[in-house]
Amino acid sequence: MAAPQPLSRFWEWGKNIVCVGRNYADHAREMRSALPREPLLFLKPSSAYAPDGAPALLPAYSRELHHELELGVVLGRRARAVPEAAAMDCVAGYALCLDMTARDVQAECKRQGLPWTLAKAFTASCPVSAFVPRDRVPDPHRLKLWLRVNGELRQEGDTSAMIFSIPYIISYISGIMTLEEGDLILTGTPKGVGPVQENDEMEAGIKGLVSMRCRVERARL
Ligand SMILES: CC(=O)CC(=O)C(=O)O
Ligand SMILES: [Mg+2]
Repeated sequence: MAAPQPLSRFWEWGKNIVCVGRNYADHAREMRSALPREPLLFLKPSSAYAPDGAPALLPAYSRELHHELELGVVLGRRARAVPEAAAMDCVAGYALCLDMTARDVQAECKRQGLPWTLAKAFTASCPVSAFVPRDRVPDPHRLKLWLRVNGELRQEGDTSAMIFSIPYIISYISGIMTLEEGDLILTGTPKGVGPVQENDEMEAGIKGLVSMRCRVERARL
């Protein structure tokens, strides 16, 4: 029997990736979207993971791949209908994540009232940093996120600006679907999303905690 992977390599567990959209008012404004009354949720498959150093893949059917810089929350235990007050007990740690988005495809999905699967859930659409254990993060709502593309600062955000807090998000999601140890929640992007091209080098991090690198490559079928 294979030895279990440590949680610090959560991307090898092959678990759920649950994403929250429109969780920052400045990003909702730049997308001309209404503010959500409850977290907007979508999913990525485990094949979306691209650990630090692995490429992000530009899908063949898109001409406009965007970066979205996000804080990821890694679950350390099963969470089912967890009250908000107990939600942080379920957190094992954090990671810097990119919710890579085929923006042209997403726009078409929105126009047709279709789910965002093609725009969000393609292979290598979720680059992730190394795991940051929760004891290194006194307050996850006071983190500064940054992203550079080819050395140029492209996106910055402060997790204090989230509309829905991390305990609220965990409680909300766990009332809909059971979350498992090793699952990852992407908590939404602040403003500043934008396009990347084949061969661009992205570097992103959580100030003072972790950084990661990722090159954009075209997916080969
Ligand atoms: C408009 C979006 O793509 C929503 C999203 O993913 C976000 O982070 O906000
Ligand atoms: Mg996003």
